[in-house]
Amino acid sequence: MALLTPAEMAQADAATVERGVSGIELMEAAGRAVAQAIMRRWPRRPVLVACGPGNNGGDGYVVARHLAAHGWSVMVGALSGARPSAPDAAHHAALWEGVVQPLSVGLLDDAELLVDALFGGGLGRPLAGDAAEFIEAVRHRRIPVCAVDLPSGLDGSTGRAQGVAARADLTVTFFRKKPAHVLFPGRGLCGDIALADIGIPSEVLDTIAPAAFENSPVLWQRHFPWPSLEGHKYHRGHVLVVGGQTMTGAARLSARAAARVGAGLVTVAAPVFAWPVYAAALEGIMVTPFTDMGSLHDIFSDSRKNVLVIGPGAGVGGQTREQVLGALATGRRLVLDADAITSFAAQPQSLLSALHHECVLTPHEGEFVRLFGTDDADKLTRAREAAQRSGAVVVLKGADTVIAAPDGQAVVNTNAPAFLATGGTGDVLTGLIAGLMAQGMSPFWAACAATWVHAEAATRFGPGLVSDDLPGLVPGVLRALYGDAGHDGRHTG
Ligand SMILES: NC(=O)C1=CN([C@@H]2O[C@H](COP(=O)(O)OP(=O)(O)OC[C@H]3O[C@@H](n4cnc5c(N)ncnc54)[C@H](OP(=O)(O)O)[C@@H]3O)[C@@H](O)[C@H]2O)[C@H](O)CC1
Ligand SMILES: [K+]
Repeated sequence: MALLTPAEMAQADAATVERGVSGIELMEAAGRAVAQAIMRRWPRRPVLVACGPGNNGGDGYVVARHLAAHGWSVMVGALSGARPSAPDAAHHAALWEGVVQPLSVGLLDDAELLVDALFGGGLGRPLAGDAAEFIEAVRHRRIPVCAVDLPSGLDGSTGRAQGVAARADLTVTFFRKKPAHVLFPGRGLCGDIALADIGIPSEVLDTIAPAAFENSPVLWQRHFPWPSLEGHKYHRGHVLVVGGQTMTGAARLSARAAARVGAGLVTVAAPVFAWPVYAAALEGIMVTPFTDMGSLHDIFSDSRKNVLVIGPGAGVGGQTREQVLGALATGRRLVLDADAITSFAAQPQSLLSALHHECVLTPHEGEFVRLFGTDDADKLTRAREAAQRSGAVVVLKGADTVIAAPDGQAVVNTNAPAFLATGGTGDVLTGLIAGLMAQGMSPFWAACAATWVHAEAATRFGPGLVSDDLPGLVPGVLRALYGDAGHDGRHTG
């Protein structure tokens, strides 16, 4: 599903109003959806609705009215005692027949649930004064919080808190999620996220043309390279993983992952004296020894090896740089990870100028900074800028991995479990990406699909996961995708 910035959300809102659905109706639908989500989650209890000066506050008055109509004991506290001035919010504030008190920390004493309707998409600066004091007080209490649209203090576009921000148990947002609902720390502050349809037609997206999406098989299922009966192994490509001299496990994990995700052939190019180690460990995966850059070039020169992988266990230094630049010179599809990225920390431009659009970089935060430097922009912006600057697909890994393409398209992955934070899982991801690219998937969609499959496999395993487990878990995930795509004759409706 698309991710909309607050500004794009306002466009969606305006486009809907143009189609004849009034802002007042949208606000009614939004507030009603929040009230319904609250009644589904919590038994009836005294609730305080904290209303801000704008339309977020307007939603709050609707929530208050619906909860009261269902017999809830509702208090409304208005920030600085101000009634909203915007027409839609003012309309709904007038429909609230109950008392409106000036918002104060003391009102929390009689509440067992807080509805945070202070600020949402219109947050323009860090919370200050009464608002900051109130949110600080809420954070120090154990009162459950339901946030309207966004926890107050959270910047909807970046997922970062401007100063203090509320922490919610449940956040109800409307029409489409915002980047703050999928990027940390915002995602962590939202608690559970409920997405409500408030009557905005999806056609409005045609004119907004969003460029950021939450990762899901829906995005790339149609591009997935399922094998065809008349095809044969050469149709499914050939991944070449350049092995390291000492850390031989990394390249083996990548190679196994590439094979498991369906690459027709996989070869590890092994430094000659480490060759026995690789050869002894790999059966279905070929191992070709090389003695120097010349003999590695010979291996690269076989164009049937349509995707090259450098980085896993490669070691940091001049030899890795030489291998990377040699691989780039072939113009072949390339996945660069870990040491292949770090090796260019002292001369990033020599890598950036050699990259092409058939390359994928898979840095974690540290490797990213070594190559692209650091700035205080949010993760989505940084990944996009890096992709644009390098001309390659950039997979900026983390619990909220961002996959960005040079043209600005970006996907945020949200199914990664905490179990993935263990050594070697990056090597597996590199192999999955290469394996899908070898079968013809574009670098961008291959990176999106691989990231999702990688996380789904880890989720299926759960606690105790080690990276060695991952390649063997891939077939189970593929089977489910295959079924969902209706390939196994099961009608998915
Ligand atoms: N767009 C939609 O489809 C819908 C949106 N809904 C709800 O509307 C809010 C967005 O409402 P908006 O009025 O744009 O903004 P907020 O209510 O979040 O903020 C209100 C005003 O507060 C001022 N402001 C901003 N930051 C601060 C701050 N740190 N301290 C004090 N005041 C602040 C700002 O005005 P200024 O002129 O002072 O800058 C804001 O305008 C959205 O989140 C939804 O909940 C609809 O109900 C549903 C459809
Ligand atoms: K809010």
